[in-house]
Amino acid sequence: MRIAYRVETVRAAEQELIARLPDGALMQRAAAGLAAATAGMLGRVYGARVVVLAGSGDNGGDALYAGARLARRGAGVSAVLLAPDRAHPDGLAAFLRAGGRVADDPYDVLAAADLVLDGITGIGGHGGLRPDAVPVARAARGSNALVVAVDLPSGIEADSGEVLGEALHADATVTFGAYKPGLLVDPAHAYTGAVRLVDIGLEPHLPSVPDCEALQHADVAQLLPVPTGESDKYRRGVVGIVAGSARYPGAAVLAVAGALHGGAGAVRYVGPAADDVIARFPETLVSAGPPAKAGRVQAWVVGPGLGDAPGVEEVLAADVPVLVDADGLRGLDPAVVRDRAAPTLLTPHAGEAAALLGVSRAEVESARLRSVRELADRYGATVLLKGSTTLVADPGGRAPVRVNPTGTSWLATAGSGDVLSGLAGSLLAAGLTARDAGSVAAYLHGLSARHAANGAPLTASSVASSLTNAWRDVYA
Ligand SMILES: NC(=O)C1=CN([C@@H]2O[C@H](COP(=O)(O)OP(=O)(O)OC[C@H]3O[C@@H](n4cnc5c(N)ncnc54)[C@H](OP(=O)(O)O)[C@@H]3O)[C@@H](O)[C@H]2O)[C@@H](O)CC1
Ligand SMILES: [K+]
Repeated sequence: MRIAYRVETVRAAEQELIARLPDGALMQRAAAGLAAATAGMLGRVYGARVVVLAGSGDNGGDALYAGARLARRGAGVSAVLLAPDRAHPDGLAAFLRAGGRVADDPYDVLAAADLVLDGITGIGGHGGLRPDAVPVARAARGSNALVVAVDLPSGIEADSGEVLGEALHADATVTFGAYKPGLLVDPAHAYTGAVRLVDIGLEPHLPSVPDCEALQHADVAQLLPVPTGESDKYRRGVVGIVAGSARYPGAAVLAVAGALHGGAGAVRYVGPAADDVIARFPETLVSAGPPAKAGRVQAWVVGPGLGDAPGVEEVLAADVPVLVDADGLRGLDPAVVRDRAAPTLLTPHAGEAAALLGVSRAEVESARLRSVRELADRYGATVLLKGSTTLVADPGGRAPVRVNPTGTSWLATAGSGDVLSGLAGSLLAAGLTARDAGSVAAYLHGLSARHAANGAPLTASSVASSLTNAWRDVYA
């Protein structure tokens, strides 16, 4: 599990640790880790041309100390001071002692640089890059240098993952002590490049429950339902799918395809696309409806391709977990969802989330973390917000928000959401909690898309059929 903590928590842990260490020792740990990581990326330090962008805070201090270490190993290091009279005094002194120079012209040194260390702002920065930093950041990005963000790319919001102005696009980020939510969540995540965590001894001082977490293969392997010798199809769970319409029969087929790969023992389909479903997947149990007469299920999925057809409330009246997606989300009444005793999982994309929250799609996309938490609270339900970094939140901030790390932009294709809802519903039926079902489904779905795409456009059907490979991946 990759875990992230908000700034307030990181700072509190830092204070505890600093109190036990000699003056400046923590910053030296950070700088040493940063210098070692960047030396590794450079390959050859001796003779390399390095530019340190240093702002007025400790983030600039880290960058200057690391620049000093690289200068001592033979790199030619220049500093661009964004606030010359407020640069970190000890960091700057160490930098100059080591042979670093303050650049006369930032653009000259940036044009010739092999490596840029971005120490403009770290966890103390807010509101995007200030106007004087913008052209410098652009010149760094426009150069041929490898741009490494110190702690986080300057200009992003560490806690929310928002980008409130311009930010520096890094090739890699070296972060200290703990991940911050913005390093995992888009749009900020898109600025980080590969993220490396430097251990500065913070872990024992951090609380056990983080703010965000991202599953990894081993976590998913533990959560996946595996049949035992005692299992029969009913014990493994039956998932019911209420989807599709005369106009959108394909949504039913794709949701069933996802469900068949999710580990439930059987898939029941209820709706007008039964012939299409059976033609593709003869193993499906089909009926024309209504859902209440379809037979026992351990979880329902309702919504994909339903069009205007009613029936969502009927499904929500069942006392088993229900996943609501797509057309099922339209006009969904928070009171109905809140009154349910069994778990509910809502799976909107940004546009659907925007409609439920009464804001614009752009607002949801720019503040994904806030939006998913708000929706979960409003509906008293688990919410999976689809997108470039899919998020899964429980209501009441009870548990860390899960951030899916396996997404790929190829997934932005018609029908891929239908596959995801079937898959997540199947995991619900197999007994996973709504949060686990949503986040495990998103993880497998992303992995599967990588198999299916393999560098080229994919189809939703191929995502469904590649799910088998995704399962094998996480066990391998
Ligand atoms: N605590 C520790 O022991 C350790 C901390 N560590 C390091 O310290 C970093 C945090 O340092 P920090 O708290 O000094 O804040 P930091 O991110 O450098 O920037 C704040 C400064 O920038 C300014 N500013 C604000 N917004 C701005 C903007 N948009 N554009 C431009 N400037 C802006 C603001 O100044 P202002 O002009 O508002 O007075 C303020 O002075 C952390 O990320 C990590 O790298 C590690 O060494 C581990 C040990
Ligand atoms: K930075």
